Amino acid sequence: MTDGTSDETAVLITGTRPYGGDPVDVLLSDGRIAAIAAVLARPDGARVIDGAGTVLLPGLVDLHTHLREPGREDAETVASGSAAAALGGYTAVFAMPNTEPVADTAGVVEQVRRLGEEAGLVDVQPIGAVTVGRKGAKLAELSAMANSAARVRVFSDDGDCVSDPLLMRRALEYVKAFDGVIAQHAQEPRLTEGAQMHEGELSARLGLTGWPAVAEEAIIARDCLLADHVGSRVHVCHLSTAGSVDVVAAAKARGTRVTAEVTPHHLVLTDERAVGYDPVFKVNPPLRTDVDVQRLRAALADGTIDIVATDHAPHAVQDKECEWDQAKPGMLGLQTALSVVVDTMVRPGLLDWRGVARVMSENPAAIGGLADHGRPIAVGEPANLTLVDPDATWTVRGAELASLSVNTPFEGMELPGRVVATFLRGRPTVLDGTLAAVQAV
Ligand SMILES: NC(=O)N[C@@H](CC(=O)O)C(=O)O
Ligand SMILES: [Zn+2]
Ligand SMILES: [Zn+2]
Repeated sequence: MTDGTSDETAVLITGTRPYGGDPVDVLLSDGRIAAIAAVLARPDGARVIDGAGTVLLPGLVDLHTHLREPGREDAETVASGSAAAALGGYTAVFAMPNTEPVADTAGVVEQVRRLGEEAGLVDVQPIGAVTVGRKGAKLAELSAMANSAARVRVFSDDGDCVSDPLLMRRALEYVKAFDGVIAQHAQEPRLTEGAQMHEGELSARLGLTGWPAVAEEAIIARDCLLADHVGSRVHVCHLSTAGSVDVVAAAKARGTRVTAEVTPHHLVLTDERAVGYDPVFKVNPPLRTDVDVQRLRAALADGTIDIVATDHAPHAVQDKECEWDQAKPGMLGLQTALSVVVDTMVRPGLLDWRGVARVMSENPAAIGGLADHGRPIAVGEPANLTLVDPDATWTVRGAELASLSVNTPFEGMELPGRVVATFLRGRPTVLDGTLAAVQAV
């Protein structure tokens, strides 16, 4: 503040490196970035955070999160998932609609948005279902959700594929009016009946029904053609195979409006994890081969894959600690995503911090239409930011994560990169790597 009064909302971060560049001081005030300079004086009343050795990034944005509320508050709530997100460096998450009831009406998406505001840790942006009850038979009221207070722009039947090509075509046409996007869970249902893991040598050896790569690739190819035909936007959820990379690359080359995401777990884990029949490694789409993993990393580096999205999928203990074929698919992701990206992309030199900001903040915000996230680190911009210690390492313990569920596939693993602080509109949600007390606004 320039009038000499004390500014209790101000935060001065000293010596941090925006995008991993040269160290600067950054002043946050009134929800925005107020100043950036080599050295800044501390305004009266400002909190000072020693940022020496840290990298400053725009707050991360997750386009694919399962918060489980309403309906499965035993596995996760909007509040607990928001805490996990803030601790993971996120300032915004898109909540998938496969809740109970399904988020297929203005009422439910507004409820989810309101719960997010009450938790106050990240901006929770609801995703609306494409079809009524996610049953794949009849389009949901997309415009009612778009025009609601939740301003829905992303629609998905995630968990299930919109496999009917006519419904998919209509959905794509419908969302064009408000620049919406259909996020497709690409899984041809007939090719994956009873599927338990990646179809390959290993599934045959383990006696588990296979989920062939073509079941994903065929839907992506079809949806790219449909998006071309109607001139609309399609987004591919959790792309997992080398062949899918080829399909998306070819579509982008001819101008298709397609974007794609990869999850952290598909960047590092392979189908070999199924050997012990531990359902913590059961996920949709399944963990693939090392050839796929290497190809996904390269595609994320060269921009064929636009973003990293967590597909954070908490499940109650009884749904995971059971026989493999009875277990629900899905794994936690919000608190480990950045570290996995550091491990698989930054350390090997495939992506620099500028690139991390692009794939974990800027691109997801742009795809989902969030105006105040994924912004440049520049004076006047909203202060949605995360401060990362790139040199710290930590050991993942499911029981210590903020999620109500413990199904992390990274249990006991040492990972690089630690979120030190997260700021939502200038207010710290995380400080010293722990949740900051949330003040009622
Ligand atoms: N990824 C998963 O294995 N599970 C997700 C649904 C989904 O993303 O398809 C879930 O909701 O649990
Ligand atoms: Zn899915
Ligand atoms: Zn999902």
